[in-house]
Amino acid sequence: MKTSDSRHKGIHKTSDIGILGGTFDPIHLGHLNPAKALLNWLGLDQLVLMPAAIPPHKAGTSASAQQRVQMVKLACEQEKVFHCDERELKRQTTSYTLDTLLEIKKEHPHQRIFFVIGMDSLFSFTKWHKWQQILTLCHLVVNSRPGYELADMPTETQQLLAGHQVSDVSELKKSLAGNIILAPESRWDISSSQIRQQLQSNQDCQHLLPSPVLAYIRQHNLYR
Ligand SMILES: Nc1ncnc2c1ncn2[C@@H]1O[C@H](COP(=O)(O)OP(=O)(O)OP(=O)(O)O)[C@@H](O)[C@H]1O
Ligand SMILES: O=C(O)c1ccc[n+]([C@@H]2O[C@H](COP(=O)([O-])O)[C@@H](O)[C@H]2O)c1
Repeated sequence: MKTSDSRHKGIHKTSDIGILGGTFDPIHLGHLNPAKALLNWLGLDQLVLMPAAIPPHKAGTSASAQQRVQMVKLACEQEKVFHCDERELKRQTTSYTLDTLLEIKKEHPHQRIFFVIGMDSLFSFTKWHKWQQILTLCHLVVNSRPGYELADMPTETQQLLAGHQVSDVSELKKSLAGNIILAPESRWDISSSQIRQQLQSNQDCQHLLPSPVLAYIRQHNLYR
């Protein structure tokens, strides 16, 4: 049995593993709320937040990797079901998801991995580094996202879903990897870029991110 102390010190050794990777520049409620809603649905007792040190598909970041990690940690303090994993900061190379999953699989060979992404990420998934190999290591769980509708899905993504989509969580649990599931609608029209813009023009963002994260942003004069 896990004690309350041991629960949050790393990835649990027995249950399925849920991971939400992101640039988190900054982390916001559009990350946290849909991710939290997945826990029950997937039968997870923890969700790992994995900040990308060098995000593969972004030109750069505004806050440093350390600052983004600090904000993720503040969000985790508020919600004990979230755990921040800093492993991508320990690598000097681009934060490819494949490399991260290979590391985790080595540590937890028998555990199922759910890699959580938003619909925008699904639309570009076939451009990810060795995406076919990623699907040998995890299932993808896709959160809906305003602005990225199923009707607008690129042809390559349609083909990807045709080969990998399942409609029921029980189907995911039949294998360790290789499937894609669309999570129940949980629409949060929030993005980090919108928050950065609003902060730059001195607009109120309180309703978009956890208050300790906003306090950190103000204290460190970020996004001005
Ligand atoms: N509002 C949202 N609803 C659902 N998924 C989201 C939402 N915001 C981000 N995500 C997902 O979370 C992951 C990390 O996103 P990221 O940290 O790049 O945030 P972002 O808001 O998309 O950032 P930016 O606006 O700077 O591009 C991605 O898979 C993304 O699809
Ligand atoms: O591995 C890749 O090629 C790859 C390409 C784009 C995004 N990702 C991962 O997807 C997650 C969300 O990325 P982003 O850029 O939307 O913050 C994050 O964990 C990234 O490392 C990974």
